[in-house]
Amino acid sequence: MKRTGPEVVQLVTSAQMRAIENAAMAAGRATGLQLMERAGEAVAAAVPDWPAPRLAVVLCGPGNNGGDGFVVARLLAGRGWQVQVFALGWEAVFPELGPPGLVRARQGTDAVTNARRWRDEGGSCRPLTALAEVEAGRILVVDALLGIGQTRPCDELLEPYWRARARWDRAGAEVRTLSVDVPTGFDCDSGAALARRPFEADLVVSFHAEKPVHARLRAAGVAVTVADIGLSS
Ligand SMILES: NC(=O)C1=CN([C@@H]2O[C@H](COP(=O)(O)OP(=O)(O)OC[C@H]3O[C@@H](n4cnc5c(N)ncnc54)[C@H](OP(=O)(O)O)[C@@H]3O)[C@@H](O)[C@H]2O)[C@H](O)CC1
Ligand SMILES: [K+]
Repeated sequence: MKRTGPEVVQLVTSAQMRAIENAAMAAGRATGLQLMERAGEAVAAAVPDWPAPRLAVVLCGPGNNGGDGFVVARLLAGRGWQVQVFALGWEAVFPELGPPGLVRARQGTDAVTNARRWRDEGGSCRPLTALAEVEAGRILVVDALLGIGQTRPCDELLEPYWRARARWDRAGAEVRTLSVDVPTGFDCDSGAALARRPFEADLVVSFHAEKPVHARLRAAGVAVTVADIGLSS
């Protein structure tokens, strides 16, 4: 069920969201991996079928938001998109990213399962700084850097994207942006910015229920859609 209208919606906090997810998993209604796959499917379903050539630039962070990003990358590639993944903290799964940096994805998560699946199905990753190499053109940027787990300033994560975006815009590229769950650079419970320049999404695809940040984004004219990923009891 997608809610895109202004009707009164019940907002949930990140803590409530985690409790709902944990209750669903404890009740055996879904596994974390199934929830992540459904989240990725909901995001991919919101991506328009552009005419070729169409490039999806997927930005994957070190947490489960990044895990959703690896699912989206796999699904869009399966639909014939050119997909380029740029990741932070994934050196343990993608040696081509170079030696591990300060930020490292936690091992044993659903995100690691999907990162490995992307790799095992022939996918690769480049560091965020390699965004400078992406040719201007028709580009969909999928922001799966940080989701409801972000709590601290993240300008350094977004800087490579904003640098590349300025170059694409100067070259007249047609860029559309989609954020997974929450745009990177926002605290989902307070709606406060966690970056001087938070990610600017044309569309935000969230899951199960809106968080307080979504009401603020909607008020600012950002399109927000909420997908049902089977968490309702
Ligand atoms: N069942 C599931 O797992 C589902 C998850 N969904 C998706 O998961 C995210 C929430 O995932 P979570 O891992 O809790 O949080 P995030 O991915 O948002 O990121 C948190 C990690 O990022 C690190 N972090 C935070 N800020 C920074 C920063 N400025 N620089 C570098 N790294 C940062 C943070 O590190 P810590 O040091 O704070 O631990 C975390 O490692 C949710 O939004 C959904 O997209 C599915 O949608 C549903 C099922
Ligand atoms: K995000």
